[in-house]
Amino acid sequence: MSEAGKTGAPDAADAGAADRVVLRARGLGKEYKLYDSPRQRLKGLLTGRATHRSHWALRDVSFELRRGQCIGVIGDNGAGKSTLLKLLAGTLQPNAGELERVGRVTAILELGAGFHPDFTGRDNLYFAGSMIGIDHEAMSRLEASIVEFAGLGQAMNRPVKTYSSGMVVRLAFALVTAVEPDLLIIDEALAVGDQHFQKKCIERISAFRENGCTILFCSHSPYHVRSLCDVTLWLQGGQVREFGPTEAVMGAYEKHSRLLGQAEAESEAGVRDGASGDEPAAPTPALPYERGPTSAMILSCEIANLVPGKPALLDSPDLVATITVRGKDGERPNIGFMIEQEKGVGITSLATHEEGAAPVSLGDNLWRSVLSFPQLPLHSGDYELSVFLFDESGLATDDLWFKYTVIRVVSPGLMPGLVRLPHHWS
Ligand SMILES: Nc1ncnc2c1ncn2[C@@H]1O[C@H](COP(=O)(O)OP(=O)(O)OP(=O)(O)O)[C@@H](O)[C@H]1O
Repeated sequence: MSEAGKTGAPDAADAGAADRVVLRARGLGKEYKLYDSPRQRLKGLLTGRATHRSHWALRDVSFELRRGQCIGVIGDNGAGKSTLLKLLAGTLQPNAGELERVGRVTAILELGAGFHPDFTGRDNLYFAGSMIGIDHEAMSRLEASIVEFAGLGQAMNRPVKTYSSGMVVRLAFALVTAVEPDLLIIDEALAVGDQHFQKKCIERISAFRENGCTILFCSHSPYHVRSLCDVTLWLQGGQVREFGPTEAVMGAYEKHSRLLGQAEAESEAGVRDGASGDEPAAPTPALPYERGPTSAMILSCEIANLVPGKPALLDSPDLVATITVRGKDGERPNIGFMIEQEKGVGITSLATHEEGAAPVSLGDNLWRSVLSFPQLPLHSGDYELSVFLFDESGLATDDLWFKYTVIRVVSPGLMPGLVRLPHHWS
């Protein structure tokens, strides 16, 4: 593996080189050796004979990243995402292929792994900072801003072993992003922080991006991948399945996930005793978003002209949803709405920030949007509805009612299909 010298921030002469390649992976492969028992491993070591099975977590992965690009890495569990990130960060060595990296590389992987549990948060800034190339003098200058970003207050003077996992993430993120890198590698670690902190992290990442930092972002959140990434790499079974513009790759990946989900649901239905198969899917409980008396949250989503039933029947050619939310102090929220067919076949997703259609203020941090679909062009069937509450930037999700209800639509025609697309005959 070759690594070009650490250059720090790109200099002015270099600033025009927006298309400079900062990361190049060629034929990258990682093999794990699997032994049936520790004895087999020892036997292998002593005799020099192969007593292992080999498992290639990554094989023949090639791609290039240019300065300022943000790349998403997606894939099913076990696809090789973490292995790839560790190779790029240099915490693992490849067994095949070549890797070239230019400039200062910062990885937000296994956040907090570099902390000493008995040292205080403050002492750990100096201790862990020295391991990522921030010397004592530089840390004295950075300390105040790191402490402020982490927002841990007096806890900075307590040993890190007394911290919750969320507190460790705060300290670690604040530390590793204190100096702007040329290449930032981020994994799902961000999902550990609370909503408010996640938002601060996303803002910092977006600011790096605007300054030309290249970002590699591994996430299970399609929303964040779409919002942040220009290109996306889809790994499957350790190999590149697709690499290209985010929307094209995400579309293909979502289709793959739907088919996978459908196959699982069908096999479950096959083994479930007495399952009728034609019952609408039960709404999935909302994710654990913060729900305090003042936290930002969805308060209601009323669908006009619904006749109660299981599921409720839409007794109108129009679908009109009135969504009321509570936003955060001094911030105009954004609202999203999604319609899916059963089994998660997405039909449409809409969001106020995408369309410049800000919610209307009702005072006291309350906001409302009315979303209308005149002459709803859906064919007869059951449809699952979800509501999203986003922050002002539209990047962080503050609340989610995921598949919170199912409605039945009965349309006059009997033709098969999902939607009546606008059309004309001639
Ligand atoms: N230390 C290890 N020893 C042996 N096999 C490993 C090791 N680490 C990972 N693997 C295997 O390598 C493959 C890729 O793992 P990896 O953790 O990179 O996947 P991933 O895409 O990050 O998965 P997830 O989304 O579940 O985190 C998996 O089959 C995994 O079981």
